[in-house]
Amino acid sequence: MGRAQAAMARFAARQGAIGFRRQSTARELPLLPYPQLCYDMDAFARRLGDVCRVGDGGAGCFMITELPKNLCQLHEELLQGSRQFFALPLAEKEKVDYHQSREFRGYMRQGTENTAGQVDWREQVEFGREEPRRQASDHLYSRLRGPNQWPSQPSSLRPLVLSWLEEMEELSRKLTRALSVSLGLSETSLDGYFQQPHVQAKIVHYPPSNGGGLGVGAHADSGFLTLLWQDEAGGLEFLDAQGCWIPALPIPASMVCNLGEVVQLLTGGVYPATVHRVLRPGAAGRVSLPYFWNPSLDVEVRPLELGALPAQLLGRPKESENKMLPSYGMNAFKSLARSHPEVFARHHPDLACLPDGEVVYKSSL
Ligand SMILES: O=C(O)CCC(=O)C(=O)O
Ligand SMILES: [Fe+2]
Repeated sequence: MGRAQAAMARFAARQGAIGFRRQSTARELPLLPYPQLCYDMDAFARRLGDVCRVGDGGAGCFMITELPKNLCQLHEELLQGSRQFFALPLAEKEKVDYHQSREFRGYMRQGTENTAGQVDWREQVEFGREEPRRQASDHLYSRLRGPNQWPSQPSSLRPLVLSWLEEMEELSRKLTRALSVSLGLSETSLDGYFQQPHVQAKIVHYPPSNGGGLGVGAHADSGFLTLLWQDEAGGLEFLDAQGCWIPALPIPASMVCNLGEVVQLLTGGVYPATVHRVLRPGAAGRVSLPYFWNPSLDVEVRPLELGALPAQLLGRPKESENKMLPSYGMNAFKSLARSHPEVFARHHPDLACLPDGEVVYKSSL
């Protein structure tokens, strides 16, 4: 039994009845301790580099373990608040329906979101940085900046989400510095990408099912890093360089971290965006809290000269199906327009989404 499985078995034994739907013989995710990130950045960065170089034995994703108590507590309270929200009647949840939001924020009921052309088995609320709405004359991607829709029940949700956004920003800035060091750059080399980070954060509920099928289909995230706290249900899996799915088994005081398309572009594919998917949960359902750490919308990603060979990757869409755009803002718009075609059509009728995902003015076609 590997470390992750052993930790999970201990956790399950402590919790009583929690069992695993599927025992997997696949590899486990690498474990990187948070205290090392704080107190020995160089050692953490060396390990991070090994983990991110997919194809050289790296998985492109990892668990940050031994997180501080206050952060674990905050996440557990947020899981609890999220469960309370998702248990409300649909009409209550739809008071913050995302169809009302030009910025693609708010509650998305089950059946409204697509990944790789398939409808996802989940409901969620999407949040971002709280900002005033921008003038129409600003750059196209500025349309993604604006206010959140805050659920009024439970009343704890708003302050919890705001604290979560703050804590995750601090952790993400530390991880960005470690990633920079792991690439042979100075610690602060990438700080300039994150002057006004375009964060996206979601509370997600995968309703109970009788198993089989996907909760969310295989995809890579469009941003820089994703940090995810999950409950005990499991089901999140990552694709390794051999085309095998590695389960991200839940481990106490730990969160999952994976790289997005911005890092892939920046490193010329040496650190690829990690493809992942979620299996439908069993009878207990699943709640997860993904936090997407993304650059400022106006960042143009300039690939670094690393002199290393990119990994040979399986299971990725062709460039003609998913163009990676150097403008982070346009890459973010691509991803939202594809996942939420109804909001795109309703609030952005002057725009079109091309087959490779690029968003353009209809008048330019
Ligand atoms: O809920 C999860 O475990 C994964 C969610 C995810 O991959 C996403 O929303 O991009
Ligand atoms: Fe994802």
